[in-house]
Amino acid sequence: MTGPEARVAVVVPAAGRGERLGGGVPKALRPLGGRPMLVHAVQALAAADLVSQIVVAAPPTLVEVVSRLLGPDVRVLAGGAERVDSVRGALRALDDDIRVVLVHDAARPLTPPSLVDAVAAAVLGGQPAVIPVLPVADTVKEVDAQGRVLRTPTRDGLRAVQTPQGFRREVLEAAYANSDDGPAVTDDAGLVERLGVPVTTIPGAEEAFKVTRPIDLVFAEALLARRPLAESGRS
Ligand SMILES: Nc1ccn([C@@H]2O[C@H](COP(=O)(O)OP(=O)(O)OP(=O)(O)O)[C@@H](O)[C@H]2O)c(=O)n1
Ligand SMILES: C[C@](O)(CO)[C@H](O)COP(=O)(O)O
Repeated sequence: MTGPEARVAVVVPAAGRGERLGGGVPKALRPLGGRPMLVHAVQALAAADLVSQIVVAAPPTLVEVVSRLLGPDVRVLAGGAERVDSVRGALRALDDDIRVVLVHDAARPLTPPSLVDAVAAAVLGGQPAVIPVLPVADTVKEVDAQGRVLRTPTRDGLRAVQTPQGFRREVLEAAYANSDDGPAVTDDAGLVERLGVPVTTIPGAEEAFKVTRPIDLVFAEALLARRPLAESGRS
């Protein structure tokens, strides 16, 4: 059962290599405003009112380093080869009494705590699965392997999906128990959809964008520099 009093945890996949970003450092540890991206992400989660546990999946060789960086209140374990493996492992480290689980990319360091609380509140309010989305700004084409356009889906029904994505714990665990079946999916809600469980959307936040390519880091630095000192973590 979920209800307003249920405990909420966030699983943070942070074990990616960041190949598209480059730079020779695992992406979660790449500095942003002088501190690792992961630290920004975890601070935003810790600032959310509804979050009571945070579990981080770190690059396997850096578990101790990340653990020292994040302090004793955050559980850190080794991530896996793919994002799904990192999330699956972290789910096993949740406290027994956690009823709602959010999954949040370390690569979205400027996500506002208000978005974290909005996702958690929607699940606590009774939705089994909730994802933040934004309208798609560009026209999207489906193309073949040669780059020839196959079709142009109407944009009205398309949304770009962010994290945190929130779930009732039993729903996410069932989805991950099934995660080897069927084609690969790129987000957690994709696994839940396979179960036939309804997934609800709520408005996302522009600042919750994912740092994927070098230009995203330029945007993130610029946005961070505009934040008031108290919010930015700089002192
Ligand atoms: N084996 C993996 C791969 C990804 N992630 C995490 O999943 C999130 C979203 O992934 P993405 O932005 O694709 O990160 P990378 O996999 O690091 O990027 P790339 O594909 O460019 O290597 C990131 O916080 C990343 O650290 C993870 O925990 N374990
Ligand atoms: C989960 C995600 O951030 C939702 O947009 C995204 O799908 C992660 O994708 P990636 O392939 O790991 O970049």
